[in-house]
Amino acid sequence: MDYLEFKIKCLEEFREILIAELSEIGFDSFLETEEGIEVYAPSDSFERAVFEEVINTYKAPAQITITEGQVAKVNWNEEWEKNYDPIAVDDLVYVRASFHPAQEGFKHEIVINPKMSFGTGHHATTFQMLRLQGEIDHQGKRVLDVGSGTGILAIMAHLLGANKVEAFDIDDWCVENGNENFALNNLSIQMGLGTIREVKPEGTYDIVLANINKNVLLDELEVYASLVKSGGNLLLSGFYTGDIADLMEVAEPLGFELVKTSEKNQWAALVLKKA
Ligand SMILES: C[S@@+](CC[C@H](N)C(=O)[O-])C[C@H]1O[C@@H](n2cnc3c(N)ncnc32)[C@H](O)[C@@H]1O
Repeated sequence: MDYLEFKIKCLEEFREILIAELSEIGFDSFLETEEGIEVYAPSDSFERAVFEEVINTYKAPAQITITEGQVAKVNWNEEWEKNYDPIAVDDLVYVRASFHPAQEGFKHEIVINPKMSFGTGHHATTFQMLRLQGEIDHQGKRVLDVGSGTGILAIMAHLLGANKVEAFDIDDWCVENGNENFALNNLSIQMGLGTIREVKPEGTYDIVLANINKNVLLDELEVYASLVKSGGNLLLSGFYTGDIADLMEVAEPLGFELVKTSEKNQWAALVLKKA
């Protein structure tokens, strides 16, 4: 498959926002470089007008300049290996790839070979979700991970002692990659494919994790509400701090109370409790 390649020079504080916006419009690989980001989209499904709309929104504040190219076939594995460093979330967990050496001094270790899936721990949303998970008792709990990506949060739940973990994603590449990561971390489950309405999880859960984006969360909150046990927790991320009020406006009438707010690089993560 041919890919369009965009080398985007921009201010550092706009990199995460641009990656998040571009991942919503069909870009499926992202590299952070010294000067900005390199992003890739399959040529056959690329929509230039939509891309330009996103870029124009950030062009002036992020001081964007772009070089466009076309690449025949990228060796994505080589690319992410060059650009992926381990990351530590406090002393809670050390997230590394299988080609990195193990590190002592952490309560847990997660091995993630992310390839093109989202969820290495580097993004502020994933980082905060991991940290918040560490503050919640998972022992013997039933946990659902919605939009699992690499499977990183499901693996964290397993390491924190969850009794049963279920995970799914709408992207079949994530499902393939997530299942590889589950095996690498001795979690013997299979990631499901689809949205929550398609997968139709049965019963109720002590903890539901959903790091997706504002629109999906607003749309799916009522389904999460039907799946979280009374007294159970819903952990949300994938939106900016300015969006918290909009999410709580929908979540509160569904029986959720805001227990904790976390913020990092303008990205928010919330712990909600079901009445
Ligand atoms: C921001 S990433 C989070 C990945 C991982 N859970 C983490 O915390 O790093 C969001 C993931 O949700 C998936 N996704 C987007 N919309 C979805 C939906 N409606 N249902 C399930 N997964 C969805 C994407 O494919 C992507 O893998």
